[in-house]
Amino acid sequence: MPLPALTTHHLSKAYGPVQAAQDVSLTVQAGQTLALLGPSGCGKSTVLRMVAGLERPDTGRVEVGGRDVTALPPEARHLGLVFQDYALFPHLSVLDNVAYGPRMRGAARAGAHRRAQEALALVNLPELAARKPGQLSGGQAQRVALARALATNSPLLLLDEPLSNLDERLRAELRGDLRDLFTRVGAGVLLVTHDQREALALAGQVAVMRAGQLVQTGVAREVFDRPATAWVAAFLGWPNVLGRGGGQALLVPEDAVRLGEGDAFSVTSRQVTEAGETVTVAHVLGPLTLNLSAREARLLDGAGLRLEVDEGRLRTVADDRG
Ligand SMILES: Nc1ncnc2c1ncn2[C@@H]1O[C@H](COP(=O)(O)OP(=O)(O)OP(=O)(O)O)[C@@H](O)[C@H]1O
Repeated sequence: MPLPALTTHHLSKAYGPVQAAQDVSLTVQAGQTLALLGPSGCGKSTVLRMVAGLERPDTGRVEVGGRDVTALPPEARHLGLVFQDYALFPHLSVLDNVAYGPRMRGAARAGAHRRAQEALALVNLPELAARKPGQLSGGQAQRVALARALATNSPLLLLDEPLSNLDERLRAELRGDLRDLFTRVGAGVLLVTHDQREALALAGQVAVMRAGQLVQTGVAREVFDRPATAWVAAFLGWPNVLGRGGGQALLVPEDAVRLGEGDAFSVTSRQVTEAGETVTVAHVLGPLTLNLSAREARLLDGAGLRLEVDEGRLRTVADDRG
């Protein structure tokens, strides 16, 4: 087994009274993308910045490709960084921006330019090499920043909300491109996002963070399908996390509900959506929120809806929503 691209061991960091990260241990294998996911202020950027060397951990260790880099400055860590505030150099051409990493690592000009051309080809922008950053669209600049990270040939890429400044259309387009790109490049990728859809689209693994701590880590699909606690389920967008009292909650997966069969329950609220309707039903288990397609919405009968819940699909978890 090759060495992991990244391992963090028990990383902690406090800013005065705020414990921004606490005992964060995670691993990113080579060729794997891990999304660090959590609400605003939970400490995602703090972890990324400690890995990058932009922030000193109070305790803990960072290893990149098996090498302890905890005491090294950012430029000695050999990472590819795409940060929101990690702007391109405005006075350099796109090509020179992308060639900057290899140049800093001692590559001759011609070699660095060749590497930069390859990286620009990877992000589908070879024709823009001579432009200045000010002559690029937001999406193009984002791709150039990515090419600059790829050109470093680093075993580990760090991306902080890489699609956050883009509109929805570009975001969707780049999402698909990025996934292919990560697969082709074979580096480990640590990605920070607060967008669940983005995490699922880009990453094979996710680590969910809450108030400085990792609360669930694993294969992305499995974490989304089997949240460990009520808080994780609610954060991941599960519509039906029903408090049970006694510190427990019942998780009702959307596909455990069969419509048009069983008893009729009264509908307490209806809201028309783009896809159909979102309704709340007063079920014996508790109020169930259901996202109905336009076709399913036709099953609504006055103020009632017949449905059956497959009880075998329900899970009881700790209710840690507090
Ligand atoms: N330089 C700093 N000085 C003081 N407090 C800080 C500093 N940087 C971050 N914090 C605090 O540490 C906590 C974690 O912040 P961090 O930026 O890591 O969160 P985040 O999950 O990346 O948030 P977002 O998704 O909003 O970017 C927050 O409470 C934040 O206010």
